[in-house]
Amino acid sequence: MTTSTSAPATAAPQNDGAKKAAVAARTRGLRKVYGSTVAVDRVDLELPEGAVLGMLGPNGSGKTTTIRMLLGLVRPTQGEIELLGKPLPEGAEHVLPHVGALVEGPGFHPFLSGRENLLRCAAFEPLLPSGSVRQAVEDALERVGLAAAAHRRYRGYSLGMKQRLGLAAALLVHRKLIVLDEPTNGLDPAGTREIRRIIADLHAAGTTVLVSSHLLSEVEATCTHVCVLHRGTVVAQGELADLLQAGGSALQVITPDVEAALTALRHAKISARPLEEGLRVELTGTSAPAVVETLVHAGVAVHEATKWKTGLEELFARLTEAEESEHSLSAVDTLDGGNR
Ligand SMILES: Nc1ncnc2c1ncn2[C@@H]1O[C@H](COP(=O)(O)OP(=O)(O)OP(=O)(O)O)[C@@H](O)[C@H]1O
Repeated sequence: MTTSTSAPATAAPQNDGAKKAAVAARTRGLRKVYGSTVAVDRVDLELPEGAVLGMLGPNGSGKTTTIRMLLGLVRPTQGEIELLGKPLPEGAEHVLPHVGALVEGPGFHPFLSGRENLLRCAAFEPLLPSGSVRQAVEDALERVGLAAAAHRRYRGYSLGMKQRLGLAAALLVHRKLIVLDEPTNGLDPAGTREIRRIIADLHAAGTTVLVSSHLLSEVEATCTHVCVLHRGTVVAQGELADLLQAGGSALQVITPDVEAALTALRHAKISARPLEEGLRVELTGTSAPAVVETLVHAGVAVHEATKWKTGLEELFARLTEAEESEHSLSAVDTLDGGNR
């Protein structure tokens, strides 16, 4: 298990060779300061090979800055980066052709068509033999659903189409790592589903994917791993399933006798709180059968008892609430797209 729920103040040295080989990207003590703004601080990111890692965080939490540093677009103030086994910036020339990226504001030419823009990008791909350029462009356009609009000028594209073209550029050649910064920005639900499918295809083909998102539901549906950033630091990272598991387990009990149930559980030293419907009972140091038995013994009618599944939204709220409750609530609202 690779889960950690707090950012260590100092980087733990990693001299385990076997572990190193299985990591597509790793940062140690990464820090970026812009004037008086600390955009990123003490970030120790681990991106296992073959993982789909969702980088989550509210606006301004440092996602884009971290991604830009990983791609060699921004120089860190401090810290180390290893990308596909090579240190940055020294190894950039060697590893970056194996990395496809969709980051904010790809530099496409407004007066050229989508296809012409992509042909220009393809011409600069060191891994693409010149005889394969046209086919690679058509394949990439097809893959992102832009083939029918490929003849149109870029400046007339919607935000979603621009995103798709950026993604097509990232997919021009087979990459070891694909980095997508907010890939569903500006996309309608169908476009969002397409991105989800493309990520799933990449994952199935063994490509490592790093994707940043505001959308907890998106990350929960597509990612194997999660890294949560808050105010520039990592507050949790690891396998999604492990993080959710570590979030603790609980029981939702539906009963018409909520007050009596809470009293009985308090006497049994079992932690519980009322919900809109029924109550939530923490299963720390107790079990579901023990809770039900306690309630039944106390004469409480138990209509239903269901294991509570910790969702990413709840986990995120808990991680950030610890620091500042008001701030974390607005953060969850932002992340969830107001979908609570
Ligand atoms: N070029 C820059 N100059 C000055 N400050 C910057 C620059 N880039 C980022 N910042 C600041 O660094 C912090 C982190 O920004 P960043 O864009 O990395 O966050 P983010 O999590 O990607 O946010 P969002 O979700 O809004 O894109 C913010 O306070 C931002 O204002």
